Amino acid sequence: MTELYLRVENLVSGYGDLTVLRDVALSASPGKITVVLGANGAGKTTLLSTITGVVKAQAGTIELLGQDVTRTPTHLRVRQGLALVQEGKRVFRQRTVEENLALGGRHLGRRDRAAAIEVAYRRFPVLKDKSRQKAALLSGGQQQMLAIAQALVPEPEVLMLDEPSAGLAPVIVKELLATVRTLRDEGKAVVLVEQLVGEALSVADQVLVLNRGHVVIDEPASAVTEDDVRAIYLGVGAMTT
Ligand SMILES: Nc1ncnc2c1ncn2[C@@H]1O[C@H](COP(=O)(O)OP(=O)(O)OP(=O)(O)O)[C@@H](O)[C@H]1O
Repeated sequence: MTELYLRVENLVSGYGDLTVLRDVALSASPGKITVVLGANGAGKTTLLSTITGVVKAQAGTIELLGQDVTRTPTHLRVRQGLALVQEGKRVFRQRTVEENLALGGRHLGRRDRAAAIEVAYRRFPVLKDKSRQKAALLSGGQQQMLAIAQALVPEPEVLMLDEPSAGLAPVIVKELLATVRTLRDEGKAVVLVEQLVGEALSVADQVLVLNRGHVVIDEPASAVTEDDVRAIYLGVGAMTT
């Protein structure tokens, strides 16, 4: 059996009386990119928020590295190896690049944190060049790199990215996807939520498509075409149960 870093089963989740996700399953394995697609409002962000624990699961289970974390507080899930780069550039703009990275490792000891920041600079040399600059002065693509680098400081096994390409120029999106591939090749289990269907499929190992909170496709990337996904967005694809 393939080793799973993240296993979500029968997940039901939403906000108060509003149920958004119904019976959702997702898994992520080391060295693989699981791409999550779906039209606006399909429930992609809700899925990531429930996996982190910011939104409470109403039913179902979430396992991280073999441990049931369904009722574990968010900060402990993070310590157990989960990271989320939220949609939008979640860097502290008035802090320097290095201060942002240090925040990513605030629960580490001083030495470990310093070592982790060095790893971040090796991964993203441009951040080393700008280590003392305020994050606000970075380009949009560099801010997204910083957000990813910050999430990687504790060396999570599972890295989830919510629409990292949003607002970035196509050439920067290419660079970003190359980075995501590198992280996959380092052995991270990556969960990538994207609006850019073609680009996302080009890096995917496994593809999950949500439609109104249901999983309508969960297949290896080789079995899914852009047309399959677009048909679902247009409401003519696989029927929900
Ligand atoms: N904090 C919230 N409170 C109440 N309803 C919410 C909240 N966040 C999202 N929703 C609703 O949950 C549903 C799914 O939203 P979600 O953001 O998960 O979709 P999405 O697939 O990520 O869409 P998008 O691509 O537009 O971000 C939508 O109907 C949305 O209005």
